[in-house]
Amino acid sequence: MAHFLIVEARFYAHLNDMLIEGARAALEEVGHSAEVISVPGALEVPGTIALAAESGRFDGFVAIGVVIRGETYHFEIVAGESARAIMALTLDGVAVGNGILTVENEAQALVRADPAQKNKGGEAAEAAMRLLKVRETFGG
Ligand SMILES: Nc1c(NC[C@H](O)[C@H](O)[C@H](O)CO)[nH]c(=O)[nH]c1=O
Ligand SMILES: CC(=O)[C@@H](O)COP(=O)(O)O
Repeated sequence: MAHFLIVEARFYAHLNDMLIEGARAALEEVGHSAEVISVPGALEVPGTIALAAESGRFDGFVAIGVVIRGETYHFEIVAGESARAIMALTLDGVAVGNGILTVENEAQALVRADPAQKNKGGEAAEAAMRLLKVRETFGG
């Protein structure tokens, strides 16, 4: 069974807790194990995954966080750059599922974070597990 690292940007704690619950449940349902590390914001998530991947301790990763649009261009930077860097890790063969929500308001985030509704944490964990299988299929 595989060992995953859930890397969470602890910017909106109550929403993250739901996303992590969904991710953990999806991983543990099939017998995988997971640990969680917290970083301040979404911009810190990809670098943390890159360092953890180098350690060789983890088979896959789930990126968790919530980015809610504010008044300035900062939203585009945080949402776009975190996704871009996570995609770069994926292209390097790291099995990462992106569960960082990028939303207009908290109501949108709640529906997506709730494991009983859109369950985006669980969805990201499923993506990470699938990428791990793909890597096992093709090597790397
Ligand atoms: N505004 C949000 C942030 N911003 C913080 C950055 O991610 C970063 O921690 C800071 O710029 C220091 O490098 N992060 C989120 O996860 N969500 C937001 O809505
Ligand atoms: C990610 C954001 O846009 C937000 O948290 C920052 O808000 P603001 O643009 O109002 O500073």
